[in-house]
Order: sequence, then C-alpha cells, then structure tokens
Amino acid sequence: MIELDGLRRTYRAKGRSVVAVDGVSLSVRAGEVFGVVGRSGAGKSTLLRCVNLLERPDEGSVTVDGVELTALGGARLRAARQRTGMVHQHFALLSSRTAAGNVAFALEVMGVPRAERARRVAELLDLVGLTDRADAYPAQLSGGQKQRVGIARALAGRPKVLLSDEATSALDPETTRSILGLLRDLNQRLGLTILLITHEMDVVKRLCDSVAVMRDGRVTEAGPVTELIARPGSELAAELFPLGPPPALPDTTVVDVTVTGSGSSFVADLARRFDLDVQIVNGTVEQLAGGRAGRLRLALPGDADRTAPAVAHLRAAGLTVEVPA
Ligand SMILES: Nc1ncnc2c1ncn2[C@@H]1O[C@H](COP(=O)(O)OP(=O)(O)OP(=O)(O)O)[C@@H](O)[C@H]1O
Repeated sequence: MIELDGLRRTYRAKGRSVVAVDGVSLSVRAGEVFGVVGRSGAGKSTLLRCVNLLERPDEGSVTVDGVELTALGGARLRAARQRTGMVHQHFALLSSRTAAGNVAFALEVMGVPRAERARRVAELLDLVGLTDRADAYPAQLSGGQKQRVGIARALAGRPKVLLSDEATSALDPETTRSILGLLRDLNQRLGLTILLITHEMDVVKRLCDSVAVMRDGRVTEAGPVTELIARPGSELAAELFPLGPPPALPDTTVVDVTVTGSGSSFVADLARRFDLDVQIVNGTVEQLAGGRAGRLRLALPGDADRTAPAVAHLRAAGLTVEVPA
C-alpha cells in the first residue's frame, strides 16, 4: 500500500547540513498498522512528512496505493494527497469552528457540495463516537475528544491510508487507550492502512502489526513485530521488554529467552529434561496487537559448559536465546 524507496531528505541551515532521512526503503502492506519508532531526532517526523509530500524528498520515491506521489505536482498531487489522511499530535483544529465545523471545513476544501457535507459530517462524527459533541468548540472538548475530531477530519477524503504523527503523546494513559482502540477499530472496520510514528512502546504493543526502528535517519530493523523481536540483538525487543542489567549470580548461567506465538511450557520442559532448577528472574509475556510475545530472563544452575545442552535444546526448539553481557 505504501512503498518508500531510497528516500533521502537533507536540511541545510546556517551552512550546516543534516541528513534527516538517509536512504530509507520500507514497504507497508494494505490493512496493516505500521509503527516507526526511534529516539528524538532519528528522523521519524521527516519520514512521515515525506510520505504525503508535505516534505519533498531530495532522492527516492513514494508510492501510495499504486500512485507514485514523487512523480506528481500541482493539482494532481493535491488530489492524490487528499486520499491520505493525517492526524497530528496537537490536533491542529480551528478554534473558531465547532467539532462539526472542523470536519465540514475539510470537506469544503475538498470541494464536497454543501448538501452532501452535512450528511458526511454526521457520518464521520458518528464513526469516531462524537455525535453528541458536534456543536462544541475545541476549547470545550477534552484532549481525547479533540483527537477524535482530528481523526474524523483526517477521514473526510475517504482515505485508504492514515498517517499519524504522535497522535496520543499529548494524552493521558486512559485517553491514549481509548484513541488506540478507535484507531484499531477503524483499521479493522474500514480496512484502513495506518502508518504512525511514536516514541511510546505501549502504542507499539497495543496497535502495531509491524514496526521500523530508526536511528540517525536510517532504518536499523523492520518487519512484523513478533518476527522482529525474535531476531537476536533486536533493538525493538529490548525496548518493548527491557530486562535491565543481568544479575551477577555465582555458578549460574543467565539467559534471555524471547517468546513469540502461542504458549509453550519450555521452562517446565527444561527443568524436567535436564534436571535443572530453573529460575525465572525477570520478564513478561503479553498479548500484543501483532500476536503473543515477550521475553523471560532465566537463571540456570551451573556454568556455561554445564548448561550448554539446555541452551542448545531451547534454540533447537526455535526459541531465541541470548546470553546477556
Ligand atoms: N526544518 C528543519 N530544519 C533543519 N533541520 C531539521 C528540520 N526538521 C528536522 N530537522 C533535523 O532533522 C533531524 C530529524 O528530525 P525529525 O524531527 O525528523 O526527528 P524525529 O525522530 O521525528 O524527532 P522527534 O521525536 O523529536 O520529533 C534532526 O536532527 C532535526 O534537528
């Protein structure tokens, strides 16, 4: 649905140049929720703005739903851009217009005839659960309600793709959950493809099917969440399921095991098969949007030589096992 190929965007300011996006290629499948994560300054916002060409990349191509946006200009680009909705961190609503007025404004800009506008506004507000607040002004709405208006407005052009720029980072945890629930619902009901940027791991856990991790303008790892965290050394695994520094335990081998997919009784199996008193030191396994996953830190009695057969057994069973440094 979204294909980014070799995107590069450099900013020049005061004689210095910063490569904000440095050769990024990504593929977002139709109907998935795809998250881009990374530290502040990694290039996430620049990348997102390149997807609807709010920012024109210096190099590379952007194709959305089979249309190469980077090959378009003028009216054709504006028309194509309407098919991609965008949700902003700080809502970006017109304070002088009501919730309904904000949504109507988007329709006006798109040239939707007046008679149809009222019907579409009602439909869109219903979609985001805000019918009863249609006549309220932004100052009279809570953060979550404002974001619902922002989402309704983003859906005005019946987009197949929604871009979300930190949509929940200005909201409290409970409101965040309700907005994430709404986005998941829209993704499923409308088949909407969502590309979002976030620094919140909770957003990845609750919403994302796939993720790309960015650092210094580049993508360091990308793929379906459960596949990605099962890769040895995955940065995403460490961010989603931090295990901290390993404990210094004498005559013990500490191993970190990544668990994905349906339940497995590998700890009990290990204890039985190798007659080991296995201890779970730390860890979590959770139901994520992309499937069940987690990491467990185990303490196995004995040095590396003694525990090698047990570790080999876990690896042979398809588990990712790492020995923390
Ligand atoms: N308009 C601009 N002019 C000059 N440099 C910019 C501009 N916008 C971004 N940058 C620089 O590009 C790099 C990437 O910024 P970007 O905002 O894309 O990162 P980010 O990952 O979204 O960060 P954050 O999470 O803090 O928003 C940073 O070094 C930033 O300072």
